[in-house]
Amino acid sequence: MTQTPVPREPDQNIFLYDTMQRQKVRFIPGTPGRVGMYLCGPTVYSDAHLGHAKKEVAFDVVRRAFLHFGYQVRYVANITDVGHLQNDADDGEDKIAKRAALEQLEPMEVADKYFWSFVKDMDALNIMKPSINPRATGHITEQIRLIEELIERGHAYESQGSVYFDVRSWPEYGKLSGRRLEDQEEGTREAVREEKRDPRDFALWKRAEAGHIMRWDSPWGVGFPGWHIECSAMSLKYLGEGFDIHGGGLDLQFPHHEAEIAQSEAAGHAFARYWMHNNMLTIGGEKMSKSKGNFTTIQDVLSQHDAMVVRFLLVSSHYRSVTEFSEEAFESARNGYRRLTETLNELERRLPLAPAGNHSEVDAQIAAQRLAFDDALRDDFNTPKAVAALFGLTSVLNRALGAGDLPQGTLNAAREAYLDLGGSVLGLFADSGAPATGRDETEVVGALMDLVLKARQHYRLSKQYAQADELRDTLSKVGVTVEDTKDGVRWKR
Ligand SMILES: Nc1ncnc2c1ncn2[C@@H]1O[C@H](COP(=O)(O)OP(=O)(O)OP(=O)(O)O)[C@@H](O)[C@H]1O
Ligand SMILES: [Zn+2]
Repeated sequence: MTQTPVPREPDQNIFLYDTMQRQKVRFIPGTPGRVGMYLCGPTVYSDAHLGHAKKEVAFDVVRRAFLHFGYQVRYVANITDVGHLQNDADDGEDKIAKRAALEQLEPMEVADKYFWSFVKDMDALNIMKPSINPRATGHITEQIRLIEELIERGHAYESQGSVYFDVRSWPEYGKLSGRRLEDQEEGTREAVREEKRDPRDFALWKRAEAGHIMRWDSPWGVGFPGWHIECSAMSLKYLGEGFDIHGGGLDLQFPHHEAEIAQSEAAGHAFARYWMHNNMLTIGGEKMSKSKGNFTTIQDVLSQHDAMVVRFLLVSSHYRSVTEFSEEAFESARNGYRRLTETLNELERRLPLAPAGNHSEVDAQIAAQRLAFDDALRDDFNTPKAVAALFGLTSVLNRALGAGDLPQGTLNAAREAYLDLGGSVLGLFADSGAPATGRDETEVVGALMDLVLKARQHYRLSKQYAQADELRDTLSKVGVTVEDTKDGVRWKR
């Protein structure tokens, strides 16, 4: 029987690493008991890759942890469907428009196609849906208004139909990334530089050239918004002045987040009070990225691996650590995840038959692992330590289950600890609360393996050894080993 969780007082002892203050600090919400979070989402011009999954899972766990600790969370994650130009710079082609030309689609068709693909990936990875999922093209008015405020205050200027932020008018520009103005690159092409007062000024609004499809009327003529302004406009609109947490990947600190802060504060708005950045998922030591082409899409990964194993892999490293993508990492995630689910399955198998009562010693050990789990999360959402507590719980239970029958009260407490911590907080058991590698899949795999081994036996008997070996090698590539023993053929995953 599942008990309804007792509502808890919001926990006051949550510490997070604030990129702006460069240290771990106690989290104090702007409004008691509530958390407002904004996360920079994807630019929807291609399928999401595993790097995006790392970021989404990281912040999904932060959100789930706040819920666990008794907070209400408003989670705003945007979708960039205009204004993100090649090389993240402020000239060049719009990433979405470029893709539209390539696929012979309307830009909005491209954005929708990849938006829905993103939603499907996020659902598979058991990421909670954002409270609000605003799109840049739906907030052009708000962006224009913010640009007007900046011009009125003397921090932005119009030049030939485009509007730029005047970085020299805002000495704090650079405070998040620690870059001093004089060290910043002067990246832009000559023609655009001539429009700017300073080459480091960044675009708030761009004049649309003749062939540019995505265009809107504005006080400065027909054009489109710069990439950074959407996040300022939408986060302030939905979370309000001085909202709690702004998140995103480390790679966005400069220029994107730096620009967001400057343009919001220079317009007179209090911006995010805490900044959280996830580190990168790498491949061969390099950031996995769409534009570099070194990516594996989430769909590809999910065709090879159980979604919950992928999620387990991602939560097993800390959000501020690099996660290197490799087959070995999947292998060990698969094993680790199986250890958890096997014990949970065993608990569920024994529950209906168990005698009433409690085993106080095991109850105390379960409670201790729960505390360790919570402590880990309070310490900057330390998921590897939280996972270690789940393994601690697993060891306690395996020992106790091995020693004999456990009473129902204790089995229930253990099951609830798994579903609460592993399920609700780390999101590892999909929303049904049932482990993803439950009995059904085991039955299907068992039946398929019987078939494959029969075929292998047939090849061997008819001396078609190459085919028999090929079957075995293919199985070993997906982590299934086949052994010939004196009692017959055995296989294991
Ligand atoms: N390899 C990665 N690891 C972790 N987070 C990532 C990774 N790649 C992108 N992100 C994060 O995902 C969000 C969306 O990024 P974006 O759409 O720019 O992806 P990208 O692959 O870097 O694309 P591009 O190469 O076109 O810049 C950002 O917050 C970014 O930090
Ligand atoms: Zn953003």
